[in-house]
Amino acid sequence: MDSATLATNEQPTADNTPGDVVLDCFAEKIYYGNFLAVRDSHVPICKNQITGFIGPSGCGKSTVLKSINRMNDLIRGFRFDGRVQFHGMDIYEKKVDPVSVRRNIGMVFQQPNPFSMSIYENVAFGLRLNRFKGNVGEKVEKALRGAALWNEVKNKLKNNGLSLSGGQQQRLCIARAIATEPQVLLMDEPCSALDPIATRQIEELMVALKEKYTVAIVTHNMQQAQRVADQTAFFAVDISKGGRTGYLVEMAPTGELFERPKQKLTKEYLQGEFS
Ligand SMILES: Nc1ncnc2c1ncn2[C@@H]1O[C@H](COP(=O)(O)OP(=O)(O)OP(=O)(O)O)[C@@H](O)[C@H]1O
Repeated sequence: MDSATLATNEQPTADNTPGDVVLDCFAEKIYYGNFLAVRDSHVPICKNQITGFIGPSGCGKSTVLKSINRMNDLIRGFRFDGRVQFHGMDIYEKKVDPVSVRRNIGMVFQQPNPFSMSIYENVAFGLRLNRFKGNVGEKVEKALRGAALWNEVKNKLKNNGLSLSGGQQQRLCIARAIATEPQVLLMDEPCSALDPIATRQIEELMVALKEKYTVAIVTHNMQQAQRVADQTAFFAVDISKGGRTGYLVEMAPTGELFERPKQKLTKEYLQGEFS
């Protein structure tokens, strides 16, 4: 692998074990300035599976998720101690280009955030940024089909992306994210701004997407984690030393975590004893 570039379409090497861990995140300590936001969290993300992050507010779910593609680099004072192994390389190594990381590990945010431009150009955006030389129209159609939006927009591709409904906008953002064919898709509470019908559509879409992509999502909704996630990571907040530091309590296949949690804290959270 080129020292500064994470090549697309490359198969995992050392991590291509029966568990097929594509991304292995060892978050030893994550800081915002002096604030220790997360500690001691090892989160392996498996190929073609959906990994759900659950836990109470402020436990660091988004912080860990955004550390996986170096999205937090853009925040002043952010510091990540640990490593994220991707194709046998730590994405935090100095020689790795964060833009290349984000090209391979795409992200969809809580609030649908299409650009104020046509539906077509929203999807073509990343391709143009990457100076894609092939047939842009074909790629746009493929991404819109992949995001289960094509039939709803194929006759109005020139309309502004912002003219779509919330659920459609979120699917447009998913189309924008997959147009450049990342290997991993990170989703930070992708349904929290959507109604139940649009939520269900996105959930169905996530399940379809995992055939081709590896997906990790943060969700507040435990039913949603149960519906879509293959693996679930439960985080909690440690207030024992006067701080508020998030950490991974337990991670397991979703059915196992919800039915037979190993940790008392997980059980208490799932039983609604704290939120
Ligand atoms: N940009 C930032 N600067 C400073 N502190 C931050 C920043 N972003 C998050 N934090 C803090 O880090 C901790 C973890 O936040 P994070 O958003 O990762 O938690 P979360 O589990 O995703 O929470 P929620 O479920 O409420 O979205 C919180 O105490 C939060 O206030």
